[in-house]
Amino acid sequence: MIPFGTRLREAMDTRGPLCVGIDPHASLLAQWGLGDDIAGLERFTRTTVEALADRVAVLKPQSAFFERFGSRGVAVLEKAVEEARAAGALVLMDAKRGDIGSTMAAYAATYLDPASPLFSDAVTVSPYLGFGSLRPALDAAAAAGSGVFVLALTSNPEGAEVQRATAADGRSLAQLMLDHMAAENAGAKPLGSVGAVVGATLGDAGVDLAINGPLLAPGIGAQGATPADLPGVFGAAVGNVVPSVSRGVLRHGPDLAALRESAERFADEVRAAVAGR
Ligand SMILES: O=c1ccn([C@@H]2O[C@H](COP(=O)(O)O)[C@@H](O)[C@H]2O)c(=O)[nH]1
Repeated sequence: MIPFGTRLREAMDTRGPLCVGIDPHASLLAQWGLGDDIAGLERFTRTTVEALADRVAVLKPQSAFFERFGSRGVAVLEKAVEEARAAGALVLMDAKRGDIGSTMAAYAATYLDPASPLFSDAVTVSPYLGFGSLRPALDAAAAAGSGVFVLALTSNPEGAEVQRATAADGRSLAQLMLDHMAAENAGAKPLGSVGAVVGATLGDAGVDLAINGPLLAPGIGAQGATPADLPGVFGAAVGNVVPSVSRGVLRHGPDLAALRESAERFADEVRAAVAGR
């Protein structure tokens, strides 16, 4: 089986690096003329997958917006994962799971076991119960050829009080986590399968981002960052960045062509920013 890092690099090279999030906010459902109900959720999700899964490298469903509808929402999510993957997009499940190792094993079984209905190409996890607590997910991902994206420096301003705090050896907690990721990815070519989440909103990230893995950069669009910010945040690592936009694209729906044009505009801006650095 081909490792996630290899599959992602190929997708970034052929489709461009953009990730579009599927975040069915109640306000977006209303803006699309849909009800804040299971039929609206289903229509919104199907439309987004139809518009984008055959062209963007990564689709990132935000699990919370599906879970809020209970089991029927999760069923919509399962179908979206299946259809997006069938159309050629890599699916990154944004679930941000984190727990003690024995419970982490159950999360790993949910998102990283090929037999699970929610099996995804990658999943987001939180390392702030200790990087070692992620071991079941890291091992399950490696076995399945999947990826894990670990929170390092999140795009929200509140994240800094935890992530910039100093660990016992003087490194920031974020740097400590990034160094663990680098160790997991050591020797992988062309790219490791353990990615970091680093917000595009941060200005200069101020950490060593040479983890030999992908760098998911949320915060573009509604949170105020733009593709032009990427070189300043990521410096020499910008070639490994997967810039992520949700509302910035989704607000153009439900028209398929408008969704596609918006994603294409962001992709063009990313290309220009990365080429011009
Ligand atoms: O640091 C992080 C980690 C994850 N996210 C998620 O990305 C999207 C952002 O949505 P926008 O509409 O583009 O603001 C959302 O699902 C977040 O939960 C993040 O924003 N920052």
